Amino acid sequence: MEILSAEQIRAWDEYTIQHEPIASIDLMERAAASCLAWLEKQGYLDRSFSIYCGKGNNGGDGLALARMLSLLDCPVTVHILEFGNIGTEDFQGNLARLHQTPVEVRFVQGPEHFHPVPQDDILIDALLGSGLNRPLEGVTAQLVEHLNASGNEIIAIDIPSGLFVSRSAKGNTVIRASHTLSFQVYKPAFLMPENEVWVGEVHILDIGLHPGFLSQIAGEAEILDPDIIGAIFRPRQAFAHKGNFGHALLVAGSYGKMGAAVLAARACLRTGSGLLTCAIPGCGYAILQTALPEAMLVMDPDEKIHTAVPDGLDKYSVIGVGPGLGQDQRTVAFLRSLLQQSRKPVVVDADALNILASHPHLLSLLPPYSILTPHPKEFERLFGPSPDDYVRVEKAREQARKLGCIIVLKGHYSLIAMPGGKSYFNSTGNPGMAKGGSGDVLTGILTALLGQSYSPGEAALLGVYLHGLAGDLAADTHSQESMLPSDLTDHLGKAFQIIQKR
Ligand SMILES: NC(=O)C1=CN([C@@H]2O[C@H](COP(=O)(O)OP(=O)(O)OC[C@H]3O[C@@H](n4cnc5c(N)ncnc54)[C@H](OP(=O)(O)O)[C@@H]3O)[C@@H](O)[C@H]2O)[C@@H](O)CC1
Ligand SMILES: Nc1ncnc2c1ncn2[C@@H]1O[C@H](COP(=O)(O)OP(=O)(O)O)[C@@H](O)[C@H]1O
Ligand SMILES: [K+]
Repeated sequence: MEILSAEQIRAWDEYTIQHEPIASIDLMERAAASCLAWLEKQGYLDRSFSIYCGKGNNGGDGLALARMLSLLDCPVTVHILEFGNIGTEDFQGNLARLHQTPVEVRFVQGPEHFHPVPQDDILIDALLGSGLNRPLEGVTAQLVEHLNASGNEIIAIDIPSGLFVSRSAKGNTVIRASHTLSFQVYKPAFLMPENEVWVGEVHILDIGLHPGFLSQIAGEAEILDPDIIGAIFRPRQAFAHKGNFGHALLVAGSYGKMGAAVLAARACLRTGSGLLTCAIPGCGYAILQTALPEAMLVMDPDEKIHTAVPDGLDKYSVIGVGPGLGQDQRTVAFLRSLLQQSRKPVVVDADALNILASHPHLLSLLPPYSILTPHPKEFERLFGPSPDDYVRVEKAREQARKLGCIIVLKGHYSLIAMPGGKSYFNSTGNPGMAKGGSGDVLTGILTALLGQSYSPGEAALLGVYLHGLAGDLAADTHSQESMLPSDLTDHLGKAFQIIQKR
C-alpha cells in the first residue's frame, strides 16, 4: 500500500472525479458513508454525537456524517467553527442538505460559544484535515484544548485536527483522538512514534479512489504488506540441496553476551540457512555446541572477545556481524579487517554499528548493499540527533543513498530505506518485541535470507516482515508481556507457513 502526501491524495481525488467519473460531493458522500459503516460495525450507533466541523472538506465530511447519523435516529449536534469564510463548495452543499434534517447546528465564533460537552457524547473531529497548512491558533486551538480536556472519546475524521500529513507538529495543539478514520491510504503522520498520542488507532477506509492513478505516480514510500511479501518469497525447489541455501557466517557474542550469538544463530537456522558457522570467542564453545548442534564453530584465539578474522571468508555466502560483539579496541581492529576483506553485502547490527558510530571512517568500508539495522539510539550514535521523527526518517533515506546500503531503522513501523531512494514501513510486529534480544533474532533472520540468494533488498523486506509476523504469532501464544525474543524464533515456522499460503 502506497503512502502518499496531502498533495498526492488531493491529486488522486481529482483523478477519481475525472476518470470514474464522480461528482466531488458524491465522493465526499462515500467518505462519510465509510465512516458511518465503521461506526456501525464497531457498535457506536446507540450513542449520541457532537460533531465539530471546520469549513473545508474535512468539515464537509463531518456534516455529511451528521446527516447520515440523524437519518438513523442517532442524537447529533453539529458545531461549526467560524473561520470567517463561506466554506468550500462541498461544505456548503452538505450544510444545505443538513438543514433538511432536525440536527441542531451551532456556530462557534469564540470561547463564549464553547458549550459544555455532554458527558456521554462521542466527539467527531472534522475541524481540519489534510488541508492544514499552519499550526492551530486562536479560537481553533482553544476549541481543540476544550475538546481534549472534556475526557470524552474523540474520533477524528481523516487526521486529528492540528496534525500535519508530512511534517512534525511537535509542541503544537492537536486533537487527541482514540480512533482516526482515514481514507484509502496511510499518511506519513500515522507512522511516526511522536504522533501516537494524537492518532490513537488508525483505520484506513476504502472509499474506492480510482486505481488508475497509482500507476501514474512514483510513490516514494510504501507499507510493507502481504502482496509485496508474496511476490518476494520463493518456496524451496523439490531437488534443492543444502548448497542452494547458503553458508552463513555469524560473527557474534563475547564474554557475558554469548546469549546474543545463540539467539541470532538459532534464528538464522530457523530461517533456512543451508549451513551456519558461528565465529565466537573461546568462552562460547560449550554454550554454542550445546545450544545449537546444527551450527559449526570457528573459534577466536581470544577467550572473551573477537580479535582475529576467520580464514577463508570467501567461502561464506553471507556474513552477519554485531550481536553481543562488545567494543574492545581489538574488536574495532577486527571489524575493520572483516569489512576490508568482505566482498559481499554484510548484515551489520548492534555493537558493530556502535563501533562504526565511534569510528565513522569505517563506514566507507561497508560493501555496497550491506544491511544496517540500527534502533533509534544506534541511529543517533551513527548519524547524529534528529529534532523529530520526520527528520530522522528523511536522514535514514539520505544515508541509505549516500552509503549505498540498506538501512533498517527499527521501531513499531520499522523503516526499510533502500539505496535507490524507495522506502518501506513494516506493518507487522508489536510492543511485546520491545525486549533485549529481539534485534539479535532479526540479524539472524536477515543473514539467513541474504545467504539464500534473495537480493539484499528482498532479504531486508522479507526478513523484517517475517520477524514482526513471528512476533505477532508469539504474542498470540504468550501475550505481549510474557513473550521472549526466543519465542520469535519458535514462531518463524508458522510465519513461513502463513506467507506460503498467501
Ligand atoms: N481522498 C480523500 O482523502 C478525500 C478527502 N476528503 C476530505 O477532504 C479533506 C481535505 O479538505 P480540504 O482540502 O478542504 O482541507 P481542510 O483540512 O478541511 O481545510 C483546510 C483549509 O483550512 C484552512 N486552514 C489550514 N490550516 C488552518 C489552521 N491551522 N487554522 C485555520 N484554518 C486553517 C486553509 O485555508 P486558508 O485559511 O489557508 O485559506 C485550508 O484550505 C480531507 O481531510 C478529508 O476529510 C473527502 O471529503 C473526500 C475524499
Ligand atoms: N513497539 C514495537 N512494535 C513493533 N516492533 C517492535 C516494538 N518494539 C521493538 N520492536 C522490534 O523489536 C526489535 C528490537 O530490536 P533492538 O532494539 O535492536 O533489540 P536488541 O538489540 O535489544 O535485541 C526491532 O526489530 C523492533 O522493530
Ligand atoms: K479532522
